[in-house]
Amino acid sequence: MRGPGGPELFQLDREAREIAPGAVHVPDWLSLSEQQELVAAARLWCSGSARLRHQRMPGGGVMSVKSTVLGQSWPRYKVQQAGRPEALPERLGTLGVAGVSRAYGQDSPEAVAFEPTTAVVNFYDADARMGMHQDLDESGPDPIVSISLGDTCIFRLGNLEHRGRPYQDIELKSGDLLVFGRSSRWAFHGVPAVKAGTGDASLGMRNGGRINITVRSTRHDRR
Ligand SMILES: O=C(O)CCC(=O)C(=O)O
Ligand SMILES: [Fe+2]
Repeated sequence: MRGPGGPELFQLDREAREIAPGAVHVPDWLSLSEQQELVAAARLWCSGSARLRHQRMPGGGVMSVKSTVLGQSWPRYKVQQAGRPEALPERLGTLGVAGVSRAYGQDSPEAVAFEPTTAVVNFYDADARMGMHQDLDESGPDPIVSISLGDTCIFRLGNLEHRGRPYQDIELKSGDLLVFGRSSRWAFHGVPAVKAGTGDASLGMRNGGRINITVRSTRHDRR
């Protein structure tokens, strides 16, 4: 497809930019070796009682994405992951703070205040999708720090009101950072597609797929 909406639209600009107020996309934030380390570490973190599972949604459906939570959890996960270790891997805490600093500046109030407690790890095979939703598990105002590994996806960032338009689609590639906080903290968002086979073979994801890690703080409103 050529013209607006065609694949070339996504190739033009891989500069860091604020895609919406408070939503900052930093392409190629992690080096290939950092990505490789993170893929290997994620394999260990997501084992045993923290293994990736198709989670059941409140409405009773089952997600096509497999996911797990590391660190402090929420009630919906406690049921499904009894016995899971409570500690957030230190590396993810560090990356979370570094991500907020990269997005908003090291001296920004968000970076200074961010104390990550939790990471959600999602795994998408070629057919997995994530529907439009808001991240309401935390009361905020801390931002969500998202790291992508493996296959490229289309990430849809919508509006604050509902799942529909207006929204924009961006590509998230392996090593990309996306921080959404401030005025975009409660924006609807989702992943309508994964581009199978686009991940670098040296990442060690033999069967392909996409890993997304979001680093979060579950602390309640402090400000
Ligand atoms: O996979 C992504 O990029 C988004 C994941 C997400 O929205 C979530 O886990 O709440
Ligand atoms: Fe989300």
